[in-house]
Amino acid sequence: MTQNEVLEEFRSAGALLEGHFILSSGLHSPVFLQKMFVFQDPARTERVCRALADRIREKFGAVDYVVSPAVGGIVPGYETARHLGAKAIFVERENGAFALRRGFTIPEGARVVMVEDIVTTGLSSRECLASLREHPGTILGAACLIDRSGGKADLGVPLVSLVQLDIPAYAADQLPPDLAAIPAIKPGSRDLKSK
Ligand SMILES: O=P(O)(O)OC[C@H]1O[C@H](OP(=O)(O)OP(=O)(O)O)[C@H](O)[C@@H]1O
Ligand SMILES: O=C(O)c1cc(=O)[nH]c(=O)[nH]1
Ligand SMILES: [Mg+2]
Repeated sequence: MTQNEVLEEFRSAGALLEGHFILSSGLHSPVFLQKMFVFQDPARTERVCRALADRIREKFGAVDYVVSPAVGGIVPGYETARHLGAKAIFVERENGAFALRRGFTIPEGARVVMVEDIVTTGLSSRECLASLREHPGTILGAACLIDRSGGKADLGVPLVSLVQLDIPAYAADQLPPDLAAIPAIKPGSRDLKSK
């Protein structure tokens, strides 16, 4: 799939949102990719994740385990693993930090790739990779559907993506006036509190 074809999947799913968004990193942006609008359609998810699996195979060769950070990474991780013939597991937040829970294990010598949905600053990916380093397995690298850092995010391992975009994001005290005028919403799950 070309970058435009992947972006068209997001566009036609209604996943390219404009407004004022607080991102996982705490940065603010006028653009948000609501990947769940893509993932609610299994056929669409299959198309983009098959393409991601092809990219992963070209770059890293055979893969035994795909590991993804919850929540956003779970669906694309599973579907990409299906095309790779790999297992799909995920890390989730335990007292704020990513950890493998539910009895998930990675065997010694397993070839592991981390699959994310979206990379903005790379913070979530780095946190996920750090948690994996406490487990057996060889981390080959990382993959995501959309790298919105314009290639600037440094994960400390090679990253392959289907689309690279350079989307503006601002610190809370450096908002352009037109963005500051719109009420902000935070769509992601980091720091989500339950009652
Ligand atoms: O590269 P970063 O700056 O870390 O931003 C990207 C991360 O933000 C989103 O997750 P979020 O924490 O918003 O929660 P979600 O996975 O539940 O959507 C997305 O799924 C990535 O994990
Ligand atoms: O940085 C994020 O939190 C983020 C950006 C984006 O476009 N989509 C998303 O789900 N998360
Ligand atoms: Mg996420």
